[in-house]
Parts: sequence; C-alpha cells; structure tokens
Amino acid sequence: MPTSQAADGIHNQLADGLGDELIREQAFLDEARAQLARMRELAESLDASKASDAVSGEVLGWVLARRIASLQDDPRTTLFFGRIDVDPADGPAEQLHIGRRHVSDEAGDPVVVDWRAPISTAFYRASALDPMDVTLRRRFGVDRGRLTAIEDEHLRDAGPSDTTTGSLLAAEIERPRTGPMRDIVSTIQPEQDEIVRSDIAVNVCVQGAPGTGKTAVGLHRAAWLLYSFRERLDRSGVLVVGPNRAFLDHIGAVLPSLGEARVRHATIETLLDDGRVRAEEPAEVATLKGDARLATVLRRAVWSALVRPTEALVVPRGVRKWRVPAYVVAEIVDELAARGVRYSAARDLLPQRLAHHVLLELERAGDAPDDRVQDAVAKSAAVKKYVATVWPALDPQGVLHRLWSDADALREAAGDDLTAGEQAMLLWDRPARTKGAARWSRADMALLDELDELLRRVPSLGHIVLDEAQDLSPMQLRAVGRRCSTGSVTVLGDIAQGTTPWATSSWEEAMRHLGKDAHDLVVLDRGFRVPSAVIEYAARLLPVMAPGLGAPVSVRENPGRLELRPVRAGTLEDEVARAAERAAAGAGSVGVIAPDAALDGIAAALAAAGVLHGRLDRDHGDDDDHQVELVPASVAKGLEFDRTVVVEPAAIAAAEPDERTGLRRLYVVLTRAVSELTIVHAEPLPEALGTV
Ligand SMILES: Nc1ncnc2c1ncn2[C@@H]1O[C@H](COP(=O)(O)OP(=O)(O)OP(=O)(O)O)[C@@H](O)[C@H]1O
Repeated sequence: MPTSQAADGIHNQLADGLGDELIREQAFLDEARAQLARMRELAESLDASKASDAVSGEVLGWVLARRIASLQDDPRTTLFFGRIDVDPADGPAEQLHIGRRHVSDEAGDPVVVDWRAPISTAFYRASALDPMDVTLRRRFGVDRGRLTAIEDEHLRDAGPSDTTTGSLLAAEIERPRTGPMRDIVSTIQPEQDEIVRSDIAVNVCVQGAPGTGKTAVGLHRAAWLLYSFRERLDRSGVLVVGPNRAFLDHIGAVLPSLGEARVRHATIETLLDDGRVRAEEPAEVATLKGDARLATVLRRAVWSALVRPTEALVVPRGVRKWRVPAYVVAEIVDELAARGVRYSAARDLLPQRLAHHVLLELERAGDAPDDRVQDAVAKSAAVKKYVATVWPALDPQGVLHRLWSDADALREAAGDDLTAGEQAMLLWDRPARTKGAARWSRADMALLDELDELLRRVPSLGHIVLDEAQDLSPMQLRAVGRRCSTGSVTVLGDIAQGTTPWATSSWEEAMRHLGKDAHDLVVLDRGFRVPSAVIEYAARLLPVMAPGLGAPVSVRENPGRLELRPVRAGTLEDEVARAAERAAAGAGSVGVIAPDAALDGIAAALAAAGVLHGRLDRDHGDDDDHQVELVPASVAKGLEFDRTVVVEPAAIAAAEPDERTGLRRLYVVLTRAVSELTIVHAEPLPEALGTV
C-alpha cells in the first residue's frame, strides 16, 4: 500500500489505541521471522549423503534443496497479512496469523498458518451473517517488510452492514499496478475463495467480465491445489494455459510468489508446437478446421488405413513354413481394433498376437517352444512385412498431408460429416509433394495433435488452468482436454471477449469439447480493475456484440477518467505520442494500444518525441520493464495498465474478419485501464460507442 495511506493508517490506529497492538504484532512478526530462520537452518544442517543408497541420496538432496529454497524469507514482504481470532463452541479459543507459508516453532506448533490450510478459510469467508466462529478478523497494512497499519472487524458483535470493504482492502485494490501481476492472497474475496478452494475433482468454469479477477482466481486455485494435493500433483503436474507470451510474462511471477515455481505456463500455440507453422489461411478455413466434426473425420481417416487381410501370413522356420490363415488374422485385427486401444499402440500388439498363433501351431506339431521363440517370430522379417500391409504404420503429418492433397481420401474420411463445398475448402490448391514439405497452418496444429492422440494416448496432467478459454476452437479445446483427461480443469473466460472467428458462444459446449460435461459454472461480476467511468463506456458495445451479457459492477472507489481526443488526420501519431507523454507524467504503467498495422508508425512517433517505451509483440514480451509499453491490439488480452492510450478504435475493430469480432477486440482493448483511458482518433468512432 502507498506509504501515505500507511501513515494515515498508523495515525488512525494510534488514535484508536491500536498503536500498542501494532507494536505487539510487529514483535510477533520478528518472532515468526526468527522461527523461519530456525527452520531453514535445520533444513540446511541435514545431510543428504547419509541416505542408505545413492539414489535415495539424490532424491533426498533434491527434496532438501527444494525445502531450503521454500524457507527463504523475503524481506520485502511480511510473513503474515492477517489474523483471525476463533472461539469455537467445542474447543479452545485461538489466534491464527495467516500468511503465504506455514511457520512453526520448536515444538511444531503453528506460528503462521498457510493461507491455503483449511483453517484459513474463515479468514476469507467469515461474515457478520455467518461468522464461522471468528470473533475478530484483522488485516495488516504492510510496507517494505514491516507492519504499518491494523484494521479490525469484530464479527460476533457486528450487524450485517459492518462488514463492508475496509480501507486496507480498498487501498490494496486501488494500489497502482506497476510491473507484472501480483498475488491477491491477502484480499481474496469470498466468491473468489469458493472457486479457489473447490475440490480437485471439480471442473470449474468461470464466466466473468473484464477485471473480475478470473486470472487471479485461476492462479490462486493452482497454488491451493498444489498445497492440498501436493503428492498427487507433484507426480502428475499442473499447467497454466494463456493467450500469448506477453500475457504469460505478465502473470509469470504470481505462482512463484506463492511458493509454487514448478508450474508450467504455455500458450495454446506452444502447447501444440506451433514452431512448425508456416502458412496463413482464410478465417473460414481455419474455423472449419477447428470444428469438432473434424475429430470424426480424422478418426475415420486413421482407422480406414487398416487393410482386410486376403492372404495367409507365412513364417519360415528352419525347413518348415508356418501359416496363419487370413480369416484368423482378420479376427485378431478386429479384436484389437475393437478394444479402444490407440491405432499405433494396437499395431504394436499385433506381431506378438500373430507370433502367438504360430507358437500354438508349433506346439500342435509336437514342438515345445518357449517365449523366446514367440519373440523371435514376432520380430521376424516375414511378420514385420505382413503387419506393414494389413496395419500400416501411420504418423500425423502423413495422414493430414494425404487428406489435404487427395480429394478421394478426404471424401472417404468425410463421410456425411462434411459437405462437398467444405471438402473443397479444405483441399490444398497446390498440394505439397511430401509431408515433410507441407506448410502447416495454426489450425492444422490442433488436427495434428488430434491425430497424435488417435495414434497414441497423450498422458494426462493432474490439473489445467485454461485462461481466455472462449477463444479456443472446439479442436483446440479437445487438445487441452486430452491433456487433463484423467485430471481436472479450471476454465476462465468471457464470452464477450471472444476475439477469434471460432470463439465459443456457450460454456456448456466448450466444456463438452474439453471432455468435462460435469462441471460447475460460476459467474463473477464484481470488477476490480476497470473504474466505473471506463467500464460504463466500454459496456456500450455489449448489446451489439454480446447481447445478454452484463458489464461488471466496478468495486473501485476511484471512478477513473475517460478522455476522447478527436484529432486531425495526419496528426494521429504525434497526438498519440503527446497523450503517452502526458500519461507517463505520473507514477504507474502506461499502455499505448494500437491497431497492429499502425505499430511501427507510432513507435517512430514515440521515439521522435523522446518517450522511452517497450513493445509487446505476439511472440515475446519485452524482458525489460518500461513504464510505457506499445501494445498491438491483438496482444492486449489479459493485460492491464494504470493508464491506457487507445489509438483509432475504428481501425482496431476493422482489422478483424467480421464486425462482431472487431467490436469484441475493441471491448478487450478499452477494458485494460486501471485508472485512465484516453482515446485518440482521427476516424469517427464505431457507431456502437456513441458520444460521451
Ligand atoms: N480480491 C482481489 N483483491 C485485490 N485485487 C484483485 C482482486 N481480484 C482481482 N484483483 C485485481 O484485479 C485486476 C484484474 O484481475 P484479473 O486480471 O485476474 O481479471 P480478469 O477477470 O482475468 O480480467 P480480463 O478478463 O480482463 O483478463 C488484477 O490487477 C487483480 O490483481
């Protein structure tokens, strides 16, 4: 919290007689720090080399190193941010200090309780209506590692109206956003906490307007799951999927700040290995390739590769030849194909099945062959060659290359699922001569991934947090779903912010494509980012591009500032530079969000005006921290800045393939501001925005 507010806080506490309390709590914090240091020293004194063998020694060494790292004290923050006094009817009264990690004393008794422990739930959820045995909830103001303020809520004696947002909470929400996103662990709201602590078996889908805390909630849920189901998730893993690299850079510090450094972060593109993408394609082709019907087409393409055996398998051994008749092979093939095993995995089983048959023949002829004979037969050239003809080896690129190049193959695989017109759209105009030379598109990546799964099962992670999920095509959702087929998922998004032509219009449908029909759908509608002046303006777009969806109710005290600056054509870039300069005069981050095509011109104008700035591009965020960032409209999703300068809204909307997508992109861009939005435009604003 800002120092001035902290000072006000102390002033109030001194006046309220809480000054002594603050001194006592600071002494308790010093004691907690000493206990943490003791825990660290103890961990450092343990010797991994004393383990019974080298392997256990290595594992123990690794566990110890991890524990020592987790016991580091960060002097910039405090070990706790809150306290609850609980007085249950059936047990002793207790005071619990709540912090980012657990700290215990020599006797093993808790000094600070981890915010994720079940007992901490009451800190977030207790209310005057349902005090949950809490008599007092205390929040601390914190500045550079020291306690600066106390705010108390007496829940047992309070009337329902006494639990309004306190000033420390408001100060935290109003605090300027500088640098990457930070955790919200001290101020998680009750409705957010319910999502964070949903059981691991529950698939949660969160619909929320801009700035309602979806991303924050998803990340805290990941941290809570890792704490509560550590062993299971350590083995199976947790993955966070976000819209682009700039976004991942923005959120990348949150989980490490909560002590969880080993969660993988990916975009849908990196997940599907889009390093191989070399072709762009029209939106309607990409949309068709993202359609769930393609899953059926690909399945047919794969399994239709099986060739009905017409000749017997003949295996020479010594002077004799052994035969497996074609009808027997057909039975074995049918049985394997019907077992639900993936195509290639089932194919791997076939040689042993055939060899087993040969073995039975040998036995019938009076031989006593053992397993080694069966192995040798399975690996023989005759069996290999035969398997290659009845159950051909496939790879994803080969299958897709054939489908996009060969009209007959596509027709056969399409069945009744694709019209002739749709098939024509999918065929390449100029087919690549080999699969190696194929120029794959981004939409092809999800299809190659689907083929991968049809050939071999993709291993499942324990949990996936999928952010901005509304933008994924059904085929991309399937790709994510198969990566948590035996785990669970937290899906975060906003239908109104869907900016791909294939964006989902129904969460029920999206969850079905993910393979998670059973799920809880939760709506968040309290906006923590966007101030009322800005959100009310942006919400004018909603009836046009997302009828039925409401704007969030801003909980910000600061109403924010909205300025429209119409400028003369030809002066746009210079005016943008001037607006950026003004925005950068105060503390806090500035985002200049512009149509992608206008970026170079604006970068030049900013440079000419001496405005130092970074540039966030699609594939990489800037590593250096700049107060002013130049952001292409296509990358703005999920980001936030204290002040934004939005350039030429009409051009931002017009850059998208259709009007609805264009206005949705604009809605995303307009809702990135935490305190001020300046719109600089030479063209008329889109009609849906009207005039201020
Ligand atoms: N309980 C809270 N306490 C303090 N700050 C919060 C809280 N919840 C959310 N915020 C802050 O509000 C801002 C918006 O949160 P977040 O980015 O998670 O929203 P979102 O719903 O994902 O937004 P968008 O849909 O626009 O991407 C962030 O700065 C976040 O830290």
